Amino acid sequence: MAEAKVLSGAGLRGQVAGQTALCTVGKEGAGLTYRGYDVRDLAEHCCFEEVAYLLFHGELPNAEQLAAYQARLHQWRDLPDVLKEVLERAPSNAHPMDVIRTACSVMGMLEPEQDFSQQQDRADRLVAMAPSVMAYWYRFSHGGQRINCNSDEATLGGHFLALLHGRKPSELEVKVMNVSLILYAEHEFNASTFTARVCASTLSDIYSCVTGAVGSLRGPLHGGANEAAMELIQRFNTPEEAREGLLGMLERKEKIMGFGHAIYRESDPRNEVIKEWAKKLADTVGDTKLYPISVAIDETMWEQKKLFPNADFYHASAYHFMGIPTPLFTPIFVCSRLVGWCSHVFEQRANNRIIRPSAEYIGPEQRKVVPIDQR
Ligand SMILES: CC(=O)SCCNC(=O)CCNC(=O)[C@H](O)C(C)(C)COP(=O)(O)OP(=O)(O)OC[C@H]1O[C@@H](n2cnc3c(N)ncnc32)[C@H](O)[C@@H]1OP(=O)(O)O
Ligand SMILES: O=C([O-])CC(=O)C(=O)O
Repeated sequence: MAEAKVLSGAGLRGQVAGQTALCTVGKEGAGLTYRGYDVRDLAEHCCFEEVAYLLFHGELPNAEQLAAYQARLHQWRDLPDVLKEVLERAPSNAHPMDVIRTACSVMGMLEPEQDFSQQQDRADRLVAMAPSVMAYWYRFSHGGQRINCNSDEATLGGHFLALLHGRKPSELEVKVMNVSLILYAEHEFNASTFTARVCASTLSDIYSCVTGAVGSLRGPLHGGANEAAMELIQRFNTPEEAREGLLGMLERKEKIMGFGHAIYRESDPRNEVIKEWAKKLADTVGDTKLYPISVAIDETMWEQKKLFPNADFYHASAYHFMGIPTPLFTPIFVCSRLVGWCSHVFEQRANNRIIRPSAEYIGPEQRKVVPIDQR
């Protein structure tokens, strides 16, 4: 009989791997705060740029500081010509996460971080341009259009939708994009952020930290789950079919993407927020299928496994209702989490010791090499 998988302690779970002043996750089994503010409060009252400023600088901006920060990001939305050429050469069937990872890496050559005094400029540049990268590549590879990477949208969330769809987004769409970018911005020592911190601890440059983090975020156990959740929801035609299908999947011990969490035990506080906005969007677009199917999956998971939707699950239908193609879901997560990654890189650099844990050795005893002609 196969040995049961040992979960306790595996995946570094429960071990404190460093300090942060950026964020608390699941302190009492639930709850998420950025620099002391509840994420639900931030999502209700702020735009994404306010939250980016908070994470980078420690305090919420006043109106003047926010205007200056938005103007700073505005000037950096456009892409260098060389990067546009690279994006034009990327295959149309490339995964957009490969595209954005490559774009981060290319920027490391075009506008390198020569010393750490440039870190805030480089971080803001990446945050400002990431939505343009995705929209430029998508519109060129899927319609041959070389779009203008500037828009007069005040927020990066609105800017992304304007570039992607070639039209002014509605107020509701802009609000939901801002909420989404806020919810995804930061999450303590998750896998992709930890990747960035490990890289930063070698005193590497910020582009290397971020490029590695994109690779970690891509996996379906992490950010890739929002795409996988969409694929799951679209498999079914009715809530009843979804329930039946889920029961079969659970019996076959399949993983249901968009459910469960490494830290939260009761619920993911981001879920209640994005679920509410997904419902508003469903009502606005007249959806009678995807949202009810999502709810049926949600209810079945709780009833059968006591597993709750994480941040990714209702993001799937929310993005879909805004006409965003599924492969762009995880890259939007990148556009937001860039802020968290870069904030952690700064924090690591400010009090650094190279991250180098030890391993428990479980290989063969020491032995002698047998010369090759005797093996
Ligand atoms: C924004 C984000 O990155 S949120 C996370 C997004 N990821 C997903 O939605 C992927 C689906 N979920 C999962 O795979 C997991 O719940 C993770 C990766 C998020 C957390 O993993 P862990 O910390 O190991 O979870 P936990 O200890 O609670 O679960 C252990 C067992 O519960 C069960 N379980 C947990 N989540 C699920 C799920 N979504 N579907 C089915 N069973 C599950 C499994 O039996 C799992 O053991 P296994 O990994 O050997 O199959
Ligand atoms: O914290 C985690 O393990 C995953 C997560 O929810 C996130 O990164 O937003």
